[in-house]
Amino acid sequence: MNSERNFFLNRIKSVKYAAKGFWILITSEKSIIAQVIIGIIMTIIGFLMNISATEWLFQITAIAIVLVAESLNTAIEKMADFIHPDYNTKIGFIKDISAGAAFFAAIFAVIIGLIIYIPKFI
Ligand SMILES: Nc1ncnc2c1ncn2[C@@H]1O[C@H](COP(=O)(O)OP(=O)(O)OP(=O)(O)O)[C@@H](O)[C@H]1O
Repeated sequence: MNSERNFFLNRIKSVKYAAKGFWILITSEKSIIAQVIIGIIMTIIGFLMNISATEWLFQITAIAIVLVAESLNTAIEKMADFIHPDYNTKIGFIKDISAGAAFFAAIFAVIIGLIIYIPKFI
């Protein structure tokens, strides 16, 4: 009974820490703030262009994937800076790969955006 109670208390604590990380990301990480602003702009454009429910699903998913990838990239950058603050080619390589993952997400988000919006202008 006690361990069950601890299980739920621990889960609540985990959500608290996750919410703290979420708040840190959206208030102090410039790359995340930039992506959040792009996400908000795309959401406004979505309303203005009256996109369909399916298009909303793809657009929201694309925004979410970009934000998740960018957030994980930020975590890896912080970890790299903590482990090895000095210049190091391997750290540079790890950071490049991590940034590449975020870029991957951004490329597909742009493709999704083009598929949704190009037909509305032709
Ligand atoms: N310690 C390092 N050693 C070698 N190369 C590094 C190092 N730190 C950064 N670099 C190179 O610089 C690039 C950008 O690094 P980083 O992402 O830390 O900087 P930034 O883009 O200015 O960071 P932020 O996202 O916080 O603005 C890396 O992808 C890597 O190529």
